[in-house]
Amino acid sequence: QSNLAYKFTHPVTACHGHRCHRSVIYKQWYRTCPHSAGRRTISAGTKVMAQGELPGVLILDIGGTHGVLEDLAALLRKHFHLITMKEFLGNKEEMRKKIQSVFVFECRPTIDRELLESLPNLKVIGNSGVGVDHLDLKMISSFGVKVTNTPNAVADPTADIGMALMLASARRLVEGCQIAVSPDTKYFAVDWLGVEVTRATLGIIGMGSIGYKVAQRARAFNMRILYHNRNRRRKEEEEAVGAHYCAKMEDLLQQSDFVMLVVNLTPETHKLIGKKELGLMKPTATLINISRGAVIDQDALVEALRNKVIRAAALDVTYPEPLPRDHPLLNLNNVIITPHIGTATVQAIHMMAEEAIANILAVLNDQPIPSEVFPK
Ligand SMILES: O=CC(=O)O
Repeated sequence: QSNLAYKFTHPVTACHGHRCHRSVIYKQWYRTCPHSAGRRTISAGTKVMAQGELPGVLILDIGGTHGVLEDLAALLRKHFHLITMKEFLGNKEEMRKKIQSVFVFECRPTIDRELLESLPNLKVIGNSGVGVDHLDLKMISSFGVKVTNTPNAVADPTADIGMALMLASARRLVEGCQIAVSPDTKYFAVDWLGVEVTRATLGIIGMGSIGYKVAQRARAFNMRILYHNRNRRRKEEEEAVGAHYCAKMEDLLQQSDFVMLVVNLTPETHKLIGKKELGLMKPTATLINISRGAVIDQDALVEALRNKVIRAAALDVTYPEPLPRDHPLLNLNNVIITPHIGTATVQAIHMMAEEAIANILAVLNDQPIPSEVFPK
């Protein structure tokens, strides 16, 4: 038990929605949990015993020290004694004992055994972002360290990127931009035309909070929505967005004009979409990936795009990131690629940081943890 307690900024509420027993952070701009009607306050307000030193947080890979990232550092400094990796490496002995938490900015840096061994007082790793496939959860947990993530802050911006990629690929936006800057190009040929998203069938693979947000948006485009997920959503949730459950992913692949991947990367979803699955898709269909690159067998995707097994792909994620310059995916005109920008908005990175801070403070204060991630 910590002898310090820190200002707890957000009321914490527990969600009693169907199959959702997590606690969620509730703040006006967190339209977080789909089961909003079931919120119940378990502890609200402020717990302050701001005596003594602020707990040390080691921040990994916060990038530059200006603009928006400097804002983030300022946000962290309100609650923590902030120690950058550079400072840590420069003065390991002094810093070691101070550090009770690690703030991971985005999903790039990983945490190895050596770092964990060097932090005897570490209690929590607060990942800013939802995917934790870059962290070895079992190994971290063997050190008695908790891991948290930020599913609420990422849902809207990531769903927006899914829609943006779907629309851009359907209407050949990137090629259109290129044509506009070289006005001599002849383009108004039938083989240049795009396809419509409105009234098309969208298959969502992975109907967590991001998938559900995609469905909400797709409904405004009068799309027919199919989804495949480990667990079926509640009937009211399906009805609210007009989504139909496909128990078999194959059925969804065969019927969809657009297939969007929104699953977590786990051993079960690694290369979930390979040659066989691409072969089941319509030749007019588009594959969109906003989850993790390794959910697709990329070699099989290159073959499918070359041979027009599917119409196109739109990817916010690849492996590796970025792709090497000579990667075949970069030379196909029926693929668009963005550099993992699902949460790259001013608002999202602040909300992710706030959500991560609330998680870390909850652990340090022995409060219910809004979003803890457990090893399988
Ligand atoms: O990729 C982004 C995230 O995991 O939040």
